[in-house]
Amino acid sequence: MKWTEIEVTTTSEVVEPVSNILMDEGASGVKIDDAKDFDNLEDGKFGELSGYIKKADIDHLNSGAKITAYYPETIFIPEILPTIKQRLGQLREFGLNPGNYQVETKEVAESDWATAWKKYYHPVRVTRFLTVVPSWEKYDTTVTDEKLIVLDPGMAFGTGTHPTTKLSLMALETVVRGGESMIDVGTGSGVLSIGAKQLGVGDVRAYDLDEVAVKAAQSNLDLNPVAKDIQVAANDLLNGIEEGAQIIVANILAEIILPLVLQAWDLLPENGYFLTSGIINKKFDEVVAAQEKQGFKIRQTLKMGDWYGIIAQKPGDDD
Ligand SMILES: C[S@@+](CC[C@H](N)C(=O)[O-])C[C@H]1O[C@@H](n2cnc3c(N)ncnc32)[C@H](O)[C@@H]1O
Repeated sequence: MKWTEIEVTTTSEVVEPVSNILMDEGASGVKIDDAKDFDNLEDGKFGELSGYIKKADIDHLNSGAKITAYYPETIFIPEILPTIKQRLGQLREFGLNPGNYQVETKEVAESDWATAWKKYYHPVRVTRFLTVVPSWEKYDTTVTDEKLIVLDPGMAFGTGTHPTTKLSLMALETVVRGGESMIDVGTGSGVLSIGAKQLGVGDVRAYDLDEVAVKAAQSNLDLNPVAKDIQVAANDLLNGIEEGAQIIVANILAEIILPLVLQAWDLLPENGYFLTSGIINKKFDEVVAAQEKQGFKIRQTLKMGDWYGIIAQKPGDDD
């Protein structure tokens, strides 16, 4: 999984609104380096990590602030960059002073991403029944029947906060009745497999092309007792998979869903569900057409921002 960072150098005054703009455009997290945070820091104190602090030893800005936002490869940067710049330009209309701000785009160094997003990652109730909880936060359920997905996504995609993940969890909540078998294609952090188990799905197999994701998914399955019998392995789409399932879920880019349509058709029984997400609005018609051409019935489409999810079903005798 490749990540891109967008770095905005600006004034301390606009750290919050700039962070919000960057998150609105699909960032999975932001890192903030704000000179103001260091103004009151005194040498010789014990800091957050119980270490002895010497101001001069900490690499930080002496004036202004730098906000770095991290975007997964599902976000097409040339598409969001003009909107970000336009919204930064509008800050003055709200009486805020972003100074002579600068915007830079870079590929992410893995070590930065692995921890940076944690600041903006908190428990989030994604659906009626499912709440995603970072593994380092304590959380007590707030409503009856609320089920938790405990996660430390590390370098894998799937904090549960991205619209494409939310749409997938919503689709699962719509179709699951309990006891079904399921395959999760492109499991990332394992979030959908764990969510499915919490909704009552029976046997789950999870696959990802990326070995880093497979490892992250396994660690997350270990954090969730309900998910302990899920099988996770490296695999390219459903190549070589012969055992079918009643539900196949995939939150992957539209281009990658297209070759999956035939594979899913072959592995699903009549009335089996094919749940897809990760579909940006301009690819939606193409993905619907490919699924209908294959014979799937589109039962429901879900939309959040620029993203679509599709609940498709292999028809049975009644159709
Ligand atoms: C958008 S993320 C979804 C992660 C998680 N399922 C979620 O819903 O948040 C897509 C995942 O698909 C994986 N992937 C991409 N191409 C794949 C392929 N050909 N076969 C299997 N997995 C793939 C990526 O490594 C990534 O982890």
